[in-house]
Amino acid sequence: MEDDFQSAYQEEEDRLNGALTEIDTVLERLRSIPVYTGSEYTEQVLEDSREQRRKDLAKLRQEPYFGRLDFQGNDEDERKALYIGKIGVDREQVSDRPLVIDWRAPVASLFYSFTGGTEPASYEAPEGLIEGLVYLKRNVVIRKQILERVADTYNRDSDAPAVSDEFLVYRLGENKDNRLRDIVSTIQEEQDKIIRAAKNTALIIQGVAGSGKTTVALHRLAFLLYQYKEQVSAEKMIIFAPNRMFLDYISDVLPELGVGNIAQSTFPDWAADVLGITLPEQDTAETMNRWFETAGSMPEITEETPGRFKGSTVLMEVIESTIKLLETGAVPEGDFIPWEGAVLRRSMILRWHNEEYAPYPPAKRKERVMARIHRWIEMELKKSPSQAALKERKKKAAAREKTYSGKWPKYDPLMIYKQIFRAVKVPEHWPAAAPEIIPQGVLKETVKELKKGILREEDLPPLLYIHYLLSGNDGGDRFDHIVIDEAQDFSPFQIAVLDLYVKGHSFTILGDLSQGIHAYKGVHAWEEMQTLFAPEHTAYHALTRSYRSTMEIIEFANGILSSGVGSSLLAVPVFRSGNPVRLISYADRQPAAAAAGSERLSAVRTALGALSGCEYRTVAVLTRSLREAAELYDALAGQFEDLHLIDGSMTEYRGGLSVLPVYLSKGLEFDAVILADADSGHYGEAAWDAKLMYVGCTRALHELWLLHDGQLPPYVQLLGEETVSGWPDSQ
Ligand SMILES: Nc1ncnc2c1ncn2[C@@H]1O[C@H](COP(=O)(O)OP(=O)(O)OP(=O)(O)O)[C@@H](O)[C@H]1O
Repeated sequence: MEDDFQSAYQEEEDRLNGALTEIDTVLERLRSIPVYTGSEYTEQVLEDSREQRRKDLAKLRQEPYFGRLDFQGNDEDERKALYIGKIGVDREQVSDRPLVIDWRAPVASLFYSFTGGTEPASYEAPEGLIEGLVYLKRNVVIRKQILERVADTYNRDSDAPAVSDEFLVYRLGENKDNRLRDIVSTIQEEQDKIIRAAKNTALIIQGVAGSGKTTVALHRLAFLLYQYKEQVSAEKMIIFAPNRMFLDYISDVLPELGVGNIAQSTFPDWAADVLGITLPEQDTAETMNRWFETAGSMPEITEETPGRFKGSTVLMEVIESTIKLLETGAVPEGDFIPWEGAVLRRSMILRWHNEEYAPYPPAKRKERVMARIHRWIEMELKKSPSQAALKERKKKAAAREKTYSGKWPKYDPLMIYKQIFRAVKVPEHWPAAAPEIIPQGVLKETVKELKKGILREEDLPPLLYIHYLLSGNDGGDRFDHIVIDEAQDFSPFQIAVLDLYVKGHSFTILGDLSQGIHAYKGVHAWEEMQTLFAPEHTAYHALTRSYRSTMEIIEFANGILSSGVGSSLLAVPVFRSGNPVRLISYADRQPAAAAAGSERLSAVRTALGALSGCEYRTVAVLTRSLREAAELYDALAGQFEDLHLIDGSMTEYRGGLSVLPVYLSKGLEFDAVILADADSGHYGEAAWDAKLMYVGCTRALHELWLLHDGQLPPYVQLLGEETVSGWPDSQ
């Protein structure tokens, strides 16, 4: 066995040295070509591609590949060793296989989809299905040109056990810094299916916490850019994520995969940009406080909760009929008379509006009709008998043109939105129908807020829809693909509106209903989104394995989910064992602090000291509310280096030690998590409170400690070996 390993290592080392020499040869040749600085377009394009290649190869030299697959197609005479890396490299000499195969190439899919066994394997190639035998699947870890590790996950010629998770577990055991990383070397079969799914489908993915949703979505973008080179471009892809800090946290993955220029935004930022408005800042912080401040604070959520109602597609119909109404009565009554004696008949204006410019949306139609009227005036002016008459007529015409234009409906999305809710006066002929469809509670609250100038996130989809119906896409291009992360917090209306801005329903929509802590505005079942698309345009995938946390943490979090939420969407852990989850009462071993009434702070300080003193690089203290996070941060700041408070306004995630409210931790991960106030005073019995705690617990990779005042919520249970009570002996 040891001998086999030695010879495998030696073989890979030789191969690596050979590959590095070949890469250097290609690089030298590229560098020897003088850089083109002229103005000839074709030459410039060639130079750009050479420059990109130089950069790619220089990067690739450090870690040329990560995997090897030995495969023999049924039509081939011999088995071939294929080396798979982040970027493909062709050989300088003609050869039947590249030096490195891009991980996104069809044959590389075998590296991910083959899970062992003696049966033939196959992959989809442009020329059809290729079938054959896999002989070897090997992971090679190369860092800075040094071969660090060789691990076979399958070897047809060996008696060793078939595919194992050993290499994956080794990778998952590493500590994390302040950025999400690529997973090209360990993409799992279920993830690979999503990454390589066809472009023109609205993919909806339910994935448990830590199942790699965010990571998979980013790899999928890289795949689409490779597979559909001719049809898609990075500039026309966009990722929607919950906040700007999260965007910063994921910002390294795409460059690592050699992909740049993909737009990343939050929905409110993007919507504000399309609408040309500035959003009032108070919205996020105030909403968060409203919903997250204390245990059991969540009011009952019904279909008439403003966020749920406004997020449903019911409002779409109200909006459509309102715009229709405006459009039908748009052309003002009476003929247009720019000066006495000149008449433009209304019937003519109606013909322009209703027939000639019918294909344009209303706001554009108005623009065209008014421009046409203007041209008609200019023609008429030419018939003026004298200079004096011309001057007089010009003046009158300008004033009357303005008045006439003013009689058209105001095609202003915010104004129309206010009119629909009757927050402002509406023309007399408007039917009362619209408000009748809107529940009284929603109507009242919206009117109150609109009058105060408050716009909430749930007001944005209706506003965008009005904007779209009035003005179309503003001549802007549609996206080639849209990724929506944390999609359980999106509403069907948001998706429906985004569908107007993307080609071919090309979506990757990822989320976890168990983490639906924004249920007052998000979806409660994926069907709410699926039904927006024709069945042939949508597909559903479920990711059930969780890669982030140790088995102990996952079992513990599953316990919260099943007994606190009654959910069956439980995570299946990868076989990676760590320390038990620790439940620590503030009073435990702290008589002096207890007497002084400062045991909570003292416990958090001790826990943070203990965990940050280990080899962990990122440790987080999670509190129930932002106020509590800020207070703890103030009390601890001077005592720990590299300690940060994360509030909703941050745009950068710095890693190290963080204090943050649990609801802001969604999407992030930390080597160790201290969940402060894990007691029933902070987390009530409601499913929503349990979900919040579940989110907090599933942020931890290696270590999870829960600090409490002695009264645990009913869904926090001491499980057999996965949990222990009290401080570790060293404290
Ligand atoms: N195939 C894999 N190989 C190695 N690591 C993986 C793999 N899949 C996921 N991971 C790791 O698991 C962690 C969780 O991934 P990610 O944040 O993408 O999950 P998620 O489903 O979006 O989580 P959540 O919903 O809890 O925010 C990351 O550290 C990621 O690198």
